[in-house]
Amino acid sequence: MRYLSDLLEGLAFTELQGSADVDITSVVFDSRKVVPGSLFVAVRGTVVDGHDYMEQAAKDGAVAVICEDLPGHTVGETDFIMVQNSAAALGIIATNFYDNPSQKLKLVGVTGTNGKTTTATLLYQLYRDLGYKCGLLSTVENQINGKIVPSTHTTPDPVALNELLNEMVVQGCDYCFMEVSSHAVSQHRIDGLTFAGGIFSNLTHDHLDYHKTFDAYLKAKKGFFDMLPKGAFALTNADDKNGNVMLQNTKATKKAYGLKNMADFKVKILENQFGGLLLNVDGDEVWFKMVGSFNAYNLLAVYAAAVLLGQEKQAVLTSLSKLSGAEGRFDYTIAPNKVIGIVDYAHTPDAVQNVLSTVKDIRKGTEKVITVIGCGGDRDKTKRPVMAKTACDWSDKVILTSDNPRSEDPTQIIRDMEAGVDPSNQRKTISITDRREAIKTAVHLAQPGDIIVLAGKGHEKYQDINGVKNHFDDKEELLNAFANVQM
Ligand SMILES: CC(=O)N[C@H]1[C@@H](OP(=O)(O)OP(=O)(O)OC[C@H]2O[C@@H](n3ccc(=O)[nH]c3=O)[C@H](O)[C@@H]2O)O[C@H](CO)[C@@H](O)[C@@H]1O[C@H](C)C(=O)N[C@@H](C)C(=O)N[C@H](CCC(=O)O)C(=O)O
Ligand SMILES: Nc1ncnc2c1ncn2[C@@H]1O[C@H](COP(=O)(O)OP(=O)(O)OP(=O)(O)O)[C@@H](O)[C@H]1O
Ligand SMILES: N[C@H](CCC[C@H](N)C(=O)O)C(=O)O
Ligand SMILES: [Mg+2]
Repeated sequence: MRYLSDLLEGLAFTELQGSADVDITSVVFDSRKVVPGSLFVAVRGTVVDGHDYMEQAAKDGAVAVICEDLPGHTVGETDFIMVQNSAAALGIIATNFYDNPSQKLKLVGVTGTNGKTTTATLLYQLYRDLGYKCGLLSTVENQINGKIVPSTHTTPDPVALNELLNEMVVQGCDYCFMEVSSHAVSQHRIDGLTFAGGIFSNLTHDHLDYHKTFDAYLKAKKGFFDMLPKGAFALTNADDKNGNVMLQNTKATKKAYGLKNMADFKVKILENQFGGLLLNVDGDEVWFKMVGSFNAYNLLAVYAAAVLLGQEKQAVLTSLSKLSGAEGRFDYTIAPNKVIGIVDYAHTPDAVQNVLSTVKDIRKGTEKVITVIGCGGDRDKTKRPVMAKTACDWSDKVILTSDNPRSEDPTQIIRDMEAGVDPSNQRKTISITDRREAIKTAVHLAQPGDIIVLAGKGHEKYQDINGVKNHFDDKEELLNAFANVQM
């Protein structure tokens, strides 16, 4: 229970209709979750406007409502507080409700198109290995010092986020490593949080359905660095075209990592094999279990962040060398007939190119690369033809299939992908809507030594069709298909 006027601390409001002299039992932004004593925050969404539910919320027992437009008349005893931006207000109120948990531990955020989960998970695993209690907020799962809390978003909503951070504080965590998605920045999910550091991985094509232009997508990511406080670190990728822009207006201490350009933290790739990476990190040669040059960036970002947080270099490298990162990222299996299967979460054109170019770089001879790939429904349509083209350019055979069609017709999504396949590549593609059949076909076509890449679903355990999440696991399907291969 919290006092309303305490929850309004730090919040600039333009008008108060009521006394703010009331106890609040919960903060909600969905009228359907209002219970007597709730504070309801009316947020304008992409589908509906939360303001349409203010009166219903008041009738259901909300004792106060935060809104951008007052209802114009009183509704029972309910207080109404007018703010400029209720999504931003929700962030601040949620941090106040949980007594500012982000100030009681060191919170580090990772943003960028690809590599957030990998980097945040490696940091979490590293700090646990170094003996710290810590938390993780990620696409795959949230963790409170080893206790798994299922995740619904890459970055949770402000109430869930602060509740999780508070639980981490209660459990004695010293650190929390979290992913910061562009949706989260633009929807103000992270407003009110105090970060000890921010990491930028890269910026490539994704989410243009939501942000509309690449520039707006860039500005959303940059918004995270703009809000970092003085005293925090802002660590950027010196090799990314937009690496410097990200830090342009930050108050935090600017640092950079990279393989090619001038940077504070440098890495050189000495070996890149299916077994792992041999890297020269700031002068030290170390083997890592992670595969692919893109993981050299992730490992370097993790190393740099740990050093900036005050860890000793050798201890960090020793511990990092043992870690294998997040589930479903370049997950490698060999079948009894020596076909290689890789499950990976590549769901952007850049990630597809990275994973497939890595496979091409490290295969031994002329083994064929067979890629099974789909594109998500209700997501950026413009990436569909590009992902299909990239898959064709880097594979010997491509099976176009489904990946969470959501509310869309899966055959239409595949048609959108087919539009990107050059005439010269058409003979190497097949379209099979059913992902299970697509995986079986890939295994059937593969000869010993060939490499099958299942792209896009990684750790996911479902296929979302019309809002129903049917159980589906690429790794499980791959192992089943491998087990049925006739020797
Ligand atoms: C496009 C998007 O990001 N949508 C998020 C957004 O929903 P929305 O804007 O559509 O909400 P809405 O349905 O229009 O409703 C507006 C408001 O009215 C309220 N409402 C609605 C109905 C009602 O009866 N009463 C009521 O009060 C809603 O609770 C809401 O506050 O706000 C919701 C509450 O926080 C989120 O759950 C929802 O995430 C949806 C499920 C989603 O799929 N989001 C994805 C795209 C996403 O956020 N992904 C990123 C990762 C992307 C990446 O980098 O890979 C993530 O961080 O997970
Ligand atoms: N640093 C990187 N640069 C480019 N591609 C990467 C990088 N790290 C990982 N990838 C590729 O992107 C895929 C997704 O990686 P990861 O899950 O770490 O990214 P993410 O940013 O968390 O994605 P999401 O936006 O869905 O949360 C990986 O499976 C791999 O194919
Ligand atoms: N965070 C990403 C995940 C995409 C994963 C892919 N399997 C898909 O469903 O498109 C998104 O929500 O766009
Ligand atoms: Mg992620």
